[in-house]
Amino acid sequence: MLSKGSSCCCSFDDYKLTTEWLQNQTRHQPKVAVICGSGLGLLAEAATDKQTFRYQDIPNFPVSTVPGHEGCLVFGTIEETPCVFMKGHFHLYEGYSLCQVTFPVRIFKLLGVDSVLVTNASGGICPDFKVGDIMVIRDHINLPGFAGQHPLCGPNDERFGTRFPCMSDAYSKELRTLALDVASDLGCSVRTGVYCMVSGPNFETIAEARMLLTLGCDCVGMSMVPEVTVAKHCGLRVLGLTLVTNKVSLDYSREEKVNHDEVLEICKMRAELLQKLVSTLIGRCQQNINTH
Ligand SMILES: O=P(O)(O)O[C@H]1O[C@H](CO)[C@@H](O)[C@H]1O
Ligand SMILES: Nc1nc2[nH]cnc2c(=O)[nH]1
Repeated sequence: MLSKGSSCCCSFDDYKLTTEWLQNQTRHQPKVAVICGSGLGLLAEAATDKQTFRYQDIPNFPVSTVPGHEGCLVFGTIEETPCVFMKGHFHLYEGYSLCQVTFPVRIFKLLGVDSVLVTNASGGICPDFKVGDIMVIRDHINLPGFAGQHPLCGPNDERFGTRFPCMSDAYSKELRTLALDVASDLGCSVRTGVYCMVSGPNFETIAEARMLLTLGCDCVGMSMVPEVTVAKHCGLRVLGLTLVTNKVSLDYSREEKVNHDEVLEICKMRAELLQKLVSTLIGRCQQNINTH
């Protein structure tokens, strides 16, 4: 496996080796993968019949280095749906290449997963958004991608997908509608909007935040877009949910300063609701596949 900071791609054999290792260790055959962002590992707790692997024990897997990212893969079942949860994911700012950041997504594909649910923490740019809001992601802006930091740069492996994938429908309309229905049934009001990825690790300057608002971003974070891009490239259905953990300052007179502890604190406060939303969604998501 490549070392941190390397910009080359993992080979098909690397993906195969990890997939076969997992298949030899577990009888679970997940259909849905959930990627849990900062402080959201609790989402896996709703699963039954769990089997857990630490990232450091899985061949080729990167390891989590950020507080709030536990660093383990949990297989389990939710409402009869076989699932796999990533308790913690990887970021460019940790020094990983985008190939490493997105490595698990192709493992999910090879394991037979058909839908990926990505959750994360973000800052609210849209002035209407409040701390604790949940946003169903309609679309994203890949700012590092504009600068050539893109997970699909390099030789294209047709076994995963096409050289020039369409991204205008990266987030499954069906799953977005389902998420809004489930939220409404649970009496939880959710937002819909555009997530922008920046590389981090610093939070935004006020000028940057104003620029993002002008660009049409509702929320900003440092993750998810590479995973979503690779998932869409290999034909997985994607749903993205982001938790607004702080309001991004757009005003020089605002005194509040954002920090990661505050981000984790809000995740803790909203994790139970998100867990209910995610597990109900997973149950219905599978019914939705079975009826199509
Ligand atoms: O996107 P996740 O990993 O959920 O977390 C978000 O919160 C962290 C900063 O507090 C960054 O990692 C940012 O991307
Ligand atoms: N870039 C960025 N990432 C975040 N993750 C959680 N909050 C924020 C934020 O305000 N900005």
